Amino acid sequence: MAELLAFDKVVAGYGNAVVLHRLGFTLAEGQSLAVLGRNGVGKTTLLETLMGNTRVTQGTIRWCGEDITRWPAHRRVRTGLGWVPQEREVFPSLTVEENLTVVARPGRWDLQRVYGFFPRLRERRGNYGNQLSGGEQQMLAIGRALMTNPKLLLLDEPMEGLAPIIVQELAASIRRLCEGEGLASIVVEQHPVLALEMTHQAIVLERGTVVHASTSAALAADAALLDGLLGVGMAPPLA
Ligand SMILES: Nc1ncnc2c1ncn2[C@@H]1O[C@H](COP(=O)(O)OP(=O)(O)OP(=O)(O)O)[C@@H](O)[C@H]1O
Repeated sequence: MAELLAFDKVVAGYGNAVVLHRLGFTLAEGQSLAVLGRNGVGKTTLLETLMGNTRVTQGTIRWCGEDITRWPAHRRVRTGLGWVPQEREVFPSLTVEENLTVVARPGRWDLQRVYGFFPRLRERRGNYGNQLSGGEQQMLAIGRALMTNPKLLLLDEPMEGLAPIIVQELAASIRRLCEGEGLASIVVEQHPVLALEMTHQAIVLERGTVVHASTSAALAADAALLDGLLGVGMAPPLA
């Protein structure tokens, strides 16, 4: 599989504060990656660095075979990075449909296809952004990213603050995007079990660097490793 994205020994941060320390990983076309780690280890900073919003002092970022390390943020946005920010950033005074069409770029994802994927958005198409539930806002944030026809979808804690039933629905949608549609994605998540179910590959960060990389299935199957890396409670032994 062709390489889509590579971070090679990237050192990056904000001003003089270094957050990512020689961080490296690769992602192939059509693959999905879970980025896991405890609070404050640099998961969001990894996404911000890819988007060009941090100061990179060492290392290289390669995207579709090009070195984009020095590219400004506005140039990166146009090359197929579909950003779904943690705060969702739905436009509150625009309708669902306007939120979607205002960012549209030509490609296979258009309004009808997004509505087909998220029928709830079609039902709510005349509602304003600020009239939506948290789950609907998240669907809209993902729908909006899809309307830009990205090569890579970046999801920053998509399940945060959502009711369990909505979490399951969204997880299924994201899995369909990765598996069914073959859209590459990076999923930053606090819920490792969920994130591992949705993705092919996983990395775990500690203090801004990768301390574990494997398939998501392998990490999900190793409860002791998962617990050691992330402090996830292990299931009690069977009686
Ligand atoms: N804009 C910023 N300016 C300065 N420091 C920042 C900024 N954003 C984040 N940091 C710092 O960078 C470090 C990593 O934060 P980051 O948000 O990337 O971690 P995270 O793993 O995503 O954590 P969380 O799960 O809590 O969101 C933290 O120490 C944080 O305080």
